[in-house]
Amino acid sequence: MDQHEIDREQQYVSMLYGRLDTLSTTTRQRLRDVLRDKEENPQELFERESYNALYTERLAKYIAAENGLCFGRIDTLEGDALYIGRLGIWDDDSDLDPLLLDWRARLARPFYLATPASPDGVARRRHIRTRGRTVRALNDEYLDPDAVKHFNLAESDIEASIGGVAGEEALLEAISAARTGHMTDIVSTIQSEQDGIIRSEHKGVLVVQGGPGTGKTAVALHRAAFLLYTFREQLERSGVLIIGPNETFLDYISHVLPSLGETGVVLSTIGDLYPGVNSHTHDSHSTAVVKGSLDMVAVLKEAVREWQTLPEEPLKVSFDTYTLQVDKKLALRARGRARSSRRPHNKARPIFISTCVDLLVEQYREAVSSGIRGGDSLLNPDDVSDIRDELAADPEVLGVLETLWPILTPQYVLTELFADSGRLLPAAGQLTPEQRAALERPRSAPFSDSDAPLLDELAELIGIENDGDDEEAQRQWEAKIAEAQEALDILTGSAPQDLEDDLDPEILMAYDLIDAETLAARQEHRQYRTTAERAAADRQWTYGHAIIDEAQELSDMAWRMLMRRVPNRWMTIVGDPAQTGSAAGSGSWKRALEPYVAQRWKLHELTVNYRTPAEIMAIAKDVLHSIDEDASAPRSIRESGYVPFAQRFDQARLVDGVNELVAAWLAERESGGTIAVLVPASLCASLSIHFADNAQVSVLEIVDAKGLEFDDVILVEPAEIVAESPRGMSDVYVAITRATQRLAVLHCADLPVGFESITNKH
Ligand SMILES: Nc1ncnc2c1ncn2[C@@H]1O[C@H](COP(=O)(O)OP(=O)(O)OP(=O)(O)O)[C@@H](O)[C@H]1O
Repeated sequence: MDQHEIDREQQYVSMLYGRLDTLSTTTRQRLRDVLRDKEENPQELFERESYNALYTERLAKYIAAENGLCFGRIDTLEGDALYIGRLGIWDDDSDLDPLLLDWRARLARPFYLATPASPDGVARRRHIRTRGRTVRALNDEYLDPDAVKHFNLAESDIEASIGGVAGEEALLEAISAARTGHMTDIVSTIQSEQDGIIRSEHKGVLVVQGGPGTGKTAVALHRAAFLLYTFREQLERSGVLIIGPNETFLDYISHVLPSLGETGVVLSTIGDLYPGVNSHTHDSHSTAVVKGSLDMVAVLKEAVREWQTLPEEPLKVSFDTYTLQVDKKLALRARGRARSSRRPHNKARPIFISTCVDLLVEQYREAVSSGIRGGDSLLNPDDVSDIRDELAADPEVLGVLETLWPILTPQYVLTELFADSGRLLPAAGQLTPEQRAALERPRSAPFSDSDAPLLDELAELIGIENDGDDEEAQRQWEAKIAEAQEALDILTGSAPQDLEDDLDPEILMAYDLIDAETLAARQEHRQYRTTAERAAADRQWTYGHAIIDEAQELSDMAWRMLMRRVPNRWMTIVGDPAQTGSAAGSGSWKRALEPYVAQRWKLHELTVNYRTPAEIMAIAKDVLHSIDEDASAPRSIRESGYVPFAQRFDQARLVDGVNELVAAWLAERESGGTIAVLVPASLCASLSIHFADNAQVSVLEIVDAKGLEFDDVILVEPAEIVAESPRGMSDVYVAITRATQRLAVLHCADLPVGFESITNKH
């Protein structure tokens, strides 16, 4: 590339960084001023908080944009040049001329979509590759055959760069780079099939399906950033939920959205979605299958009803000088009334208690009047009312009624259900003895990840609120909105005067574009917690959008819990049925989704594998076909030059073999890079200790390697992985497709089917 051209782009890029610095400095200064302000009344507090939020968010975006601020340029057929980058920067003198277009803006789209066959008004696409603030390379693609006259080029130059070859250079560089252990954004090299999904404005369920390495996770995260940009007001308030398969995966993807300037999302596993209970252990396959089945809905319903009991023998309570009785008939009437209210258990309890008390008052009246003619008239309505109040507050009465309709918590009900066969048998009568046995466990056992959907189901059946009294929370919230509205009215009234004092239109925006509810929410958000923090702590929080990654793993019960969190059903669901490892996985999108959205979901498929080199995919394809003859594996877009191999060891030598190979591969790497040793569960602990101190090496079971990638993968004893799980071959497929460079299979037992073509090393 012509150095002169690089210098010209350097000038432009330096100018953009100069603008970014000015924006950061001004925002920092404003933030400092706002924080120094002493608010004296609610109006000033609201004003301060709204500016505080505004400037803090802006500053975070400017900081995030530092790396790779500008990465592209398109020259239109009309001769205009548009620069594309991580955020929009506008000309100081003209709001209409963008110096830099946010990659999510509509105008930036041709950068990702234009092809020679469909140039979309673009004559040239240029990838600007920078390191720090320095431009180090330019890659041009000419999309218009008349480029000669547009750009004054030799015909041969154009031929060499027509058809997207130059764009592939940037892509190849990105996908061949050594991995750091954290996913990076792909904003400068999004491919057109991915762009269509990222920018889809479909407001229902979008399923993104594709083989390993096709960029499903990357696309889902960029879609979150796009939606937050396009539907900011709506999503900022309600939040975006991202579900991943495990903690390691969430950590792996956690840097992508902040690098795109977006932070307001909740990242969670299914196990963590029930607040306050960390359900991180995994159940055995057979237990997970039973817990994930929709049969559990009826089991849990019955388990709660089993706590609504009738006394075998009448329960006696002394009141005044009389003995009253809570017998089966009385309890049955009260229980019938409480149940027919159709309220959840804890919410129906007051009806049960109040009906029991009414019936006890009746008994008392009868006792008082028995034997006395006209005895009834001994009690006037005020007396009856007093007696009712006294009975309702009587500890003995309440103690007796508590045994018949206790206050429950989901944790308690689930623990008792699984620990007490006397509870499990009547509640789970429709399950087979084997299924019931799979559910049994001691009281001391921790909750597992497949318990979270059950706890959530129980919370619905029991009627658990988050913050105590709902009505009180609602009342406080309305008061807060009213206060915010008052503050806004005052601010808006004083706007013209403020404008004269300070001619900055951005300052006006803060209260021109905000409504009272948002202001109240921001106020709460600043004073207490962020939207994401509040959402994560609130079981009943409903999100504006949810992204479910590795969704093929979700059980029917997990889907049920998720759907409660997203009542508007605006979701991006990402997965690959061929990689399903969980025996409890729903099995098909249709089966998982139709109960909630019928046929109203759209499927998009991704077909190109950006991770796994062709040499490894050749083996992965055979493994995939051993699972499903008709399945199609994604096409790799590069070769690594490394031939995957298998090496057989005696049992006693296997661990040494792994150690030696890791040492050899680490020695070959000059800097950085990651190695995964993927193992059967039975070997995980014993192998982990060998690499505990080496951050470059991870020893993982397959369930914990889901969605991750590493430069090199050593797969240990695949036959054992197959034996450990009903979907063991899918686990093997997942394992070998984690590598971006090298794959070795070390084993003692015979290799499973699918590895016939691998090179054997002796
Ligand atoms: N357009 C792109 N430009 C650069 N890198 C890309 C692009 N698309 C995907 N990648 C990279 O390819 C790798 C695989 O992507 P990703 O993890 O999103 O795939 P996946 O489909 O979720 O895989 P799996 O199903 O195996 O978990 C990542 O390193 C990602 O950054």
